[in-house]
Amino acid sequence: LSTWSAVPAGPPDPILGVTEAFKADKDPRKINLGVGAYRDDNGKPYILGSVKKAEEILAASKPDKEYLPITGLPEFTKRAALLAYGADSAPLTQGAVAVTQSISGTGALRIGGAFLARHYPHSKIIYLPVPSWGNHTPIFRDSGLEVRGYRYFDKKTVGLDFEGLKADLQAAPEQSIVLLHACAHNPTGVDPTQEQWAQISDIVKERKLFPFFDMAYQGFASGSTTRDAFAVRHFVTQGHQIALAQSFAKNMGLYGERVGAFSLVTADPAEKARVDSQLKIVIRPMYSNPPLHGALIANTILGDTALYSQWEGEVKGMADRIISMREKLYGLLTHDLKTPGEWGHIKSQIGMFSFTGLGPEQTKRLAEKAHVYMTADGRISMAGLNAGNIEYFAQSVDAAVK
Ligand SMILES: Cc1[nH+]cc(COP(=O)(O)O)c(/C=N/[C@@H](CC(=O)O)C(=O)O)c1O
Repeated sequence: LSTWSAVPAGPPDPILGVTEAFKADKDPRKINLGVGAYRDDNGKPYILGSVKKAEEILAASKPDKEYLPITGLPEFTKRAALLAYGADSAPLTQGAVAVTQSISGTGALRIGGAFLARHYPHSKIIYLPVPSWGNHTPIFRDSGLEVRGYRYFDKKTVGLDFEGLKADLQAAPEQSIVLLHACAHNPTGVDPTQEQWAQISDIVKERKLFPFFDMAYQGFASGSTTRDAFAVRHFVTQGHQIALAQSFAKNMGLYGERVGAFSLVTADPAEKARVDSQLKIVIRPMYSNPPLHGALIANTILGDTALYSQWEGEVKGMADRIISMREKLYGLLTHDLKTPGEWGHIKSQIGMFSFTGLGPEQTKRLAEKAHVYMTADGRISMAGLNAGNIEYFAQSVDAAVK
């Protein structure tokens, strides 16, 4: 009997499995709107000019291939924290923010889950928005936390269920952990307004909840890295000791380089030092130390004013192209095709994704009949649309809902 005879076949990943199905499809009209990865107007992956420039500068400096420290490239983690918290952040200027490099956003979330499971003394419960990024549940469950949900999306309005959100956070046991998408909520594309964020901050304070921000799209949502960091910075200004997971996969296009950071706001430099030492103890047996090249690229961009502003322009360019696809798709569905249903959410939603409202039956039919691939929950990556395929996509949706 083989050692592995009891191993069952597991289901394909709800997001990455879509790309596998797309790749297997030979129809030339096929469109992949599954994975949240930016594509330019020719449907091609996009390496930012600032990234290419940074790599040239790096190559010229002939860097070695030595191990990074357990918590990664120190200049990079300092600059990543500055990007998120801002230059006038009190804990940052006081040297009280513990930061470690991570294996992109997923790695940051996993370090956070593991650290909280081991050191957060008040609860082992984490509340995720319903729905949330598919990988959040396995990450935190495998970290040893109990995963619960708070209402977030209102199917009727295809918008935020703010009353449900407030009620669920108010009903959560005190000091529970609550995961918050800082901007560009995945999969819904629905974000709280700044006023709503202020109310959420008050409830989190009232219930002594622990806010864990996932900021995987800073700059990519509105085109402004400052605007997209509003919730994170507001919470810190309000005195919350947040945890923060950052990803540079989307906003720097460093997907496969796996560049991210995890940070915790502590009370003071001495406490930060103790937290740093425990972060190292969590990370060392996990993967010892992080990949070098991507962090060097990100650090070069964040550390050079000219490259930094070139990068900000490029992030805005990606955000703007997605917004133009939203407007174009809305126009096709409502004016050209007069597709039945309400489509305003295609425009009002923000970031990489649009939660179309299409059901599993319709998404299945779109894949089989129209060779249009999206996740079963009807989420589409707007970045997968371009001038060459958006009309075909709109016609396919029109056929699927009629
Ligand atoms: C909210 C959120 N947080 C973290 C991540 C992790 O990204 P990383 O590449 O580890 O930095 C992703 C990736 N989301 C897209 C890709 C994926 O599922 O891995 C997606 O939703 O398609 C998120 O959408």
